[in-house]
Amino acid sequence: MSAVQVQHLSKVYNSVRNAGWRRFLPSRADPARAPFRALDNVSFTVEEGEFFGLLGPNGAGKTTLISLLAGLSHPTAGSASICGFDVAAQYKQARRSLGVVPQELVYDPFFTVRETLRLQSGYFGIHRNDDWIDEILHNLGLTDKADANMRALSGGMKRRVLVAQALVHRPPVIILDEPTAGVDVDLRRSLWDFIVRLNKSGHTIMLTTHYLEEAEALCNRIALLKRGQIVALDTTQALMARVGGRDLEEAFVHIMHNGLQEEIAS
Ligand SMILES: Nc1ncnc2c1ncn2[C@@H]1O[C@H](COP(=O)(O)OP(=O)(O)OP(=O)(O)O)[C@@H](O)[C@H]1O
Repeated sequence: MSAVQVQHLSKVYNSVRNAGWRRFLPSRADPARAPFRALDNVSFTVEEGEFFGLLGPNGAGKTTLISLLAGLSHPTAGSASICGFDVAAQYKQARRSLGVVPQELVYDPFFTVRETLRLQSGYFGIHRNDDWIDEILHNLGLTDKADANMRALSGGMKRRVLVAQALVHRPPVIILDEPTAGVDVDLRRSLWDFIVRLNKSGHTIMLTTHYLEEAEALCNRIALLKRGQIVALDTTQALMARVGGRDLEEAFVHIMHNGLQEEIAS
């Protein structure tokens, strides 16, 4: 069974800029009011145990896709499943199978790190989870922060807690939306060591990042998104070879500007 399956997924936003005084303008006078297609007929499959990269420039639709997979938003068309569970019709099972590390630093300032992780465990109906919480804290270098208040942590530390939160219910599939944005070299290394270990122990990982050297080192397969469409999907090595690039960054720039001549592999 596939870890993630996305079939003909589209998402059209009715522009948020419709709000306020703009709503009184006729739509032809204000192009910002036109509906916006953030994802356009996207299909792909991630197999169990893969380390899969979802890359693309700002605004390509990566976070939109992740929100749909996490059931935080609804598709305009198409469907998606996690470990065979439809993200809409079988939301609970799909959500239980998935851990998401969000891009934005969202946290409750009133709780300590341990309380935050206990609370998150409770959302999944898991009680007495402290052994696993301790293991996660240890692996993320957070043991000595367990009783610190969330608001007293640095940005990088808060990001570690977001990673810990995504793991409390031991999900088989983990999605990381730019997890290393704004974190120091030490955390990067320890975070990737931990994620690679999780992957080797059977977890499926889906990663978005703008650090292409990280994606090149970690991902076995990569999908490139541009303006809501998949413009390339292949193994990391094949993507680089197909454009004769020395590294993924060169391949990325080439594909984004010139496209691929051949058909997209699936
Ligand atoms: N709620 C919303 N309402 C209207 N438009 C939105 C909404 N959320 C995202 N968009 C638009 O959809 C497009 C895709 O956004 P998304 O956040 O998915 O991109 P991204 O690939 O994650 O970008 P980044 O790399 O900057 O995080 C952007 O043009 C964005 O402005």
